[in-house]
Amino acid sequence: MTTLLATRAVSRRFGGLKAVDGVDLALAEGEILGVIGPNGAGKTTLFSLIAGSLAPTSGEVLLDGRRLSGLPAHRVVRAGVVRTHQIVRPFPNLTVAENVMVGAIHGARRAGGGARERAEDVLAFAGLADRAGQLPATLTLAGRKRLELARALATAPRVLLLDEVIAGVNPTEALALAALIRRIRDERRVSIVMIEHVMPAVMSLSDRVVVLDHGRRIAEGTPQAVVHAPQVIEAYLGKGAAEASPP
Ligand SMILES: Nc1ncnc2c1ncn2[C@@H]1O[C@H](COP(=O)(O)OP(=O)(O)OP(=O)(O)O)[C@@H](O)[C@H]1O
Repeated sequence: MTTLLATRAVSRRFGGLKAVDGVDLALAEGEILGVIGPNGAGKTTLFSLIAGSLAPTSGEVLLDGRRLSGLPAHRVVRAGVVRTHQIVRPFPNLTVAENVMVGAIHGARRAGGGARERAEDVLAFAGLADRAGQLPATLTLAGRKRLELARALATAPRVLLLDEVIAGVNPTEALALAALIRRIRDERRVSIVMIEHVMPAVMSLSDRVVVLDHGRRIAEGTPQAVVHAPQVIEAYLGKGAAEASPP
């Protein structure tokens, strides 16, 4: 198992608050790694540290053993690590196709080929070809989530960081988005770290799951193992819950 992306004791303080506190994480090539944890656990901050939009207070982020932390966000994208945002942020005045083109220009630079062909391919892959000429505001939430995925995928990433892509959409759309995420890994060979609150999606998609609480990694393992870990039950439900819950 080759480690593609790793964090080593990565930490970030905001004043007196340790939002991320000495977290070690390793993503293998071809893996889907789930990141879960209660609200405020530090999940999004961890993504910002990996993506270069926040600098770590200490520790480091490595891609292929080379230091990624310290690079500005656009250089991290160029290195092949791209994130999506919990609150989707398309360019509102650009069409769906133009939004994807922005990513495809980066992707063509990184991986070769033409940006337009890349954008068209990704639009079709993400099921957005028939929406190409529309503005993002005309899409449903699930459609905007697809657009967020397509924009990121168009950059030809090696690692995708997905921040709550599935949360908030209806169950049918959730299944379709989960299938799309799996195809991104299987067909596009992109390794994925996924923050997600929708447990069935985390359980079915993740090869491994890391659990954060108060900025610390409190558990790591198969989805089945972590949801039954006493410290995870306590983090979600409060102290004493682990003993009270059925086996
Ligand atoms: N820019 C910031 N300045 C100050 N505090 C911050 C900042 N960003 C995050 N925090 C704090 O750091 C902690 C971790 O926040 P973060 O958003 O990473 O958690 P999260 O696990 O992603 O939560 P959620 O599941 O609610 O999205 C929280 O206490 C939050 O208030």
